[in-house]
Amino acid sequence: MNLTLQQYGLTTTFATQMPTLTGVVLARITAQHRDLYQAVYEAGTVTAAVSGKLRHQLSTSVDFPTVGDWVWLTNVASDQAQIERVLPRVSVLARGAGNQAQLIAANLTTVFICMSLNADFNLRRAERYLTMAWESGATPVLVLTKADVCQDVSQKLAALAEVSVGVETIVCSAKTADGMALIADHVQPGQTVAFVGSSGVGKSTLINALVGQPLLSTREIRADDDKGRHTTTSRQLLVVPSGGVVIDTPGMRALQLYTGDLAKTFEDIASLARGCKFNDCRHVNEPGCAVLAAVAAGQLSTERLQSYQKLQRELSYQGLDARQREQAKLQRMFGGKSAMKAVVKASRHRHS
Ligand SMILES: Nc1nc2c(ncn2[C@@H]2O[C@H](COP(=O)(O)OP(=O)(O)OP(=O)(O)O)[C@@H](O)[C@H]2O)c(=O)[nH]1
Ligand SMILES: [Zn+2]
Repeated sequence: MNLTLQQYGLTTTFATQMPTLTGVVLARITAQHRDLYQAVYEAGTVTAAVSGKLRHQLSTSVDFPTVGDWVWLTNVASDQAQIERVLPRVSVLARGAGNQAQLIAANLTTVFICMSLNADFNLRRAERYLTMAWESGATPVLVLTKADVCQDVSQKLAALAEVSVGVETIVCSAKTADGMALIADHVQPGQTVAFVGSSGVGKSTLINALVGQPLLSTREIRADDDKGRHTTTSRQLLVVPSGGVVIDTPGMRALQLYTGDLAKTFEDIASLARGCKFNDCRHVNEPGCAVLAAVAAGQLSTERLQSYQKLQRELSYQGLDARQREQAKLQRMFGGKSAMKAVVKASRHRHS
């Protein structure tokens, strides 16, 4: 049975960019294995690779196709179709990988930030994922999984609410089916939802429940690898029978940010900072710092301020090129340019 492109989440934004040349078709990327992609078009599924011509035009890793992208394909009748164009994205989710961006998925309506209510629950992790998700252009939703094994749900919800103002939070359990209807509300025809979060929080289990069949193997039934367990290793776009599209992503160990919108995730700090005496206040030891005053008054937790400053350092570091990064590192180590110069000079003497 062939599914229509509508079932794969086609919206008018992309439907109006249907190619008119013969031999060129509109398709959506459903999976990626190194340089090879899997794509769906109106007549079926094909393996595809970026055409030589397109490769020359693409300058950075973020320009290359990723799961969820809408593309133009040629040669769909052959073993390997060619990706000739990647249509401009309405949203794109990316993480940092070394000093590069690694794309996770494109053209999402919603990002489900999955966090389990037991071992994985961590406010600092939530802030990190929220920062990545806000940056994508899609709407983040916090999905708290495994409610069946949590004794203090309301306590955790209250703590999370303080760091996620304006973000919808869903408490669910795949075991009891609690919250599944709220999840399904976000997976409607024309919508694309990516599931992100640490390994083992239950992303594949939720997706299987939505899709209505065990399309993705979850932990118990996966073949064992060396470490005695096996988890999702690649991203995959799947159609939900009742409408909508979901993208499963491999569990992330430590999420490194590439770019991010801290003002949104830390709106409380951003708004406090407007009351600081200095415009460029770092909220470290400056006089007249409204942020530090809020910490002292117990209105803002030290942990949250530290988390903000940590992410800020990480992001400003990512925005630099390799040479600048080296300099920034030295500057941090030696506390400023003059100190650094003295060190460099001293080391030159030593080597001469
Ligand atoms: N108690 C409980 N266990 C759950 C629930 N959902 C998932 N699990 C269990 O959690 C384990 C991991 O679930 P997965 O769905 O494979 O987790 P995942 O997030 O897809 O993991 P990766 O593929 O590694 O990213 C499995 O043993 C599931 O049975 C739940 O709601 N309650
Ligand atoms: Zn300040």
